[in-house]
Amino acid sequence: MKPTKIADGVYEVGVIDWNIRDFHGYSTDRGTSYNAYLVIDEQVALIDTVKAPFADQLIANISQVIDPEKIDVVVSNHTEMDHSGALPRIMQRVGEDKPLYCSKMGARNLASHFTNPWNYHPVKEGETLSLGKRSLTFMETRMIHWPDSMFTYLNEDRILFSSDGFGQHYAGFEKFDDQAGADLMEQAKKYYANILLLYAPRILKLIEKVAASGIQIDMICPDHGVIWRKDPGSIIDAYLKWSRQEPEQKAVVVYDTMWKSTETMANAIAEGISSTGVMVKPIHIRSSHRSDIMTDVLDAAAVVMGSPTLNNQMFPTVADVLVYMKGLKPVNKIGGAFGSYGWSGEAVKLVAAELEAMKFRMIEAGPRLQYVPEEAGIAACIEYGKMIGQAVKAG
Ligand SMILES: Cc1cc2nc3c(=O)[nH]c(=O)nc-3n(C[C@H](O)[C@H](O)[C@H](O)COP(=O)(O)O)c2cc1C
Repeated sequence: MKPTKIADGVYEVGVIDWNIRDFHGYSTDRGTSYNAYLVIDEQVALIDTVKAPFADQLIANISQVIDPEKIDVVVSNHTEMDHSGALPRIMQRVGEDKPLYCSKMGARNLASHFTNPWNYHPVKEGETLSLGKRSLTFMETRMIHWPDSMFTYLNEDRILFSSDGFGQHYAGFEKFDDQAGADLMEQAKKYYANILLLYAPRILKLIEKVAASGIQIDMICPDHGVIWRKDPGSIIDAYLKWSRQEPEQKAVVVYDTMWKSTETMANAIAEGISSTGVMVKPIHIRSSHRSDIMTDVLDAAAVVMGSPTLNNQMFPTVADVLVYMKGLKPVNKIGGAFGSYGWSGEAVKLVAAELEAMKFRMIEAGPRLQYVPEEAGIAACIEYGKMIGQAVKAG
């Protein structure tokens, strides 16, 4: 693919992975890209690489701009293999003795992934590397989202190479925010909800720290998806909003069902919520991917989970969503649980206990109906929905 010039002497040379649909369990319905950046000055720097199978494509892209052997410095902002997998091939081409800049944890983690004796140059927070007329400054961003994560800032051009921060799984020839389709922000939100939400407090601190430092950011270049050049402030503002976990007037009713009784209940609860004027989305777990469910959970004020009882347990797919959600640490949520059962009916209590463990504010004991819901049961579900809707409105 033709490299994209993003500023004088600065190129995006990464690759597009059009066909990936499962990215370590995240559903990448729009594919993704692995971005890598070339900064050409008296010294030439390559910032990040790509997933191993795309190494040859990366080398071919770099070669359209400069002979890879002319690269003086390689920077690894993040060890995860979608950005480091091509390092062995790259270092072979660039020269195994060339300095490999990374965080302290990066040097450790890269050594746990690759046995090559590379010339690691672990950087200190704020360390600057002169390339000639321009310079790179390294910012530690530990646990956003791995221990090794860092950002690299090109001072003179005010460009932030933000690794996985501000990224989106978005494949396209459109390389910039002003060229991308209408779903760009939704993809950025999905990325945040599934990869970064659990680090929300750190992200808030980082944004505050960068704002306080007075650093100006004209462009944000993440390692996935499009570059924010027109309005980098829009994605920073979105990160602030998502990190504060300010809920919208919105509820999700997430459920699974074997014979549709729990589904009938879910729809009645959703009807009750909707009647209060709160936006609501019933989500059948096996018709949605957990990463899409999490995207809806991110800004929902209420999460109501429904499960039938199966062999004295909650339904396994409900457990899957609960475990996934718990790991991502959503906060400021109202919780609810409901479900149909046959004889012992443990599921609702088990689901409620999981939501309580996540510190969701639970709204009374949710409806638990035996077998197929009758009129009175459906009415109880509508009432329960109204209670949830009112709680959402009350904040
Ligand atoms: C394989 C199987 C195992 C079940 N195990 C239990 C159980 O242990 N306890 C219980 O109360 N109900 C059990 N049930 C009954 C269901 O919970 C009941 O049929 C319920 O109405 C199903 O709700 P649904 O239509 O939303 O799937 C079981 C049903 C099936 C099919």
